[in-house]
Amino acid sequence: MRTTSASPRRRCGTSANATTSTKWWTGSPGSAASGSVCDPTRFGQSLDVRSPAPLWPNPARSMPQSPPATYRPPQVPTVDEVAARERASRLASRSIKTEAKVEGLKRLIAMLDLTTLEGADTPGKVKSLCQKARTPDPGSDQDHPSVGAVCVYPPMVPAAREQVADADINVASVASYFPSGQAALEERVAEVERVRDAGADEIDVVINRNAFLAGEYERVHREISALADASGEKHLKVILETGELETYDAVRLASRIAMDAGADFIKTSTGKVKPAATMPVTLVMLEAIRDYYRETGRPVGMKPAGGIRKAKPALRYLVMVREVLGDAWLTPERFRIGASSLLNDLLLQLEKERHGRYHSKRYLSLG
Ligand SMILES: O=C[C@H](O)COP(=O)(O)O
Repeated sequence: MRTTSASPRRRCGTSANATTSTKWWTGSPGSAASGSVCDPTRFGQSLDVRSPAPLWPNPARSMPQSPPATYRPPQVPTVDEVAARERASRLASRSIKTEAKVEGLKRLIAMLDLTTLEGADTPGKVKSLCQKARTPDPGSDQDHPSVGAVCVYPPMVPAAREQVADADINVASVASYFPSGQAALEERVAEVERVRDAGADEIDVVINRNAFLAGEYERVHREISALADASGEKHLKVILETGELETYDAVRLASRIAMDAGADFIKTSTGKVKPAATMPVTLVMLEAIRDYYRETGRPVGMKPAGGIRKAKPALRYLVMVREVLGDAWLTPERFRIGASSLLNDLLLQLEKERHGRYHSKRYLSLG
């Protein structure tokens, strides 16, 4: 497991893989209040992330373990869909200088949840994935960071745990009947407990979209709270499956409910439903995180996932995170990208930045 000198768990600002930096791109970090796609007058003060509160222990978890008898989500700002798309598109067109690009590509490796979620997964395939996670590019003379985590199905957790035992890499498991979430709450809770006990450091659970779309927000909150309790001190990522939520307003509301229920991260998608991660949806979720942080002081992480296969769009996500939340979120403790096939392009683009061209042999050697 990835460790720090102070604790076997990761803490904010302690990662050796990523340091905060102010040389990243132009524009003031965390300045999204002026360009919010929601009503920016709701909060009077600007986001201050200079001394971020630690992500762990999660203050929401130190509250009484049983959720309030009746939960009603607070009023959340209405999302201007056109503005969200335009702003995402503006951010996507920002140019990134070479030096910042190299730094960004390296950070993206450290922030990657290297994923295999296939019916045909085997311990052997997970072993190869873990080797790739430990040494992303064995043929390179350059030092690359290891990835943030490997993400697998529950039965593969022991194999992944064994493979990364002595490495600074977390094991993430999906749970709660991923990807559909279609099972009784007790069964979903039991699965979270199983992967927790099998050695997962991070647990990615899906929300009950059926209940959410029926307007049963109290039930969605109660269920996520139960999954959060079951995950204990493990790091809980709550997947909204935004491709099924129909509107940006729904994404915004689901983000809030998940955070209120104790999510350590909110995550866009399972990768099994289209559309998966998109820039506008990610922007809406980042703004929800920003506003929640302003209101509660609790930082929540963000994980876009699904369909992110190339370095260029991945870099755009980093630009957006910095713009909305600032440098304090540019760490594996607060930002991840979930992807099964992004890593090789990150490595190839790093090589191109270093040598000014691709080496054709490298395409073949990157397994
Ligand atoms: O959580 C991660 C996703 O399942 C990965 O999706 P992907 O295979 O489209 O990269």
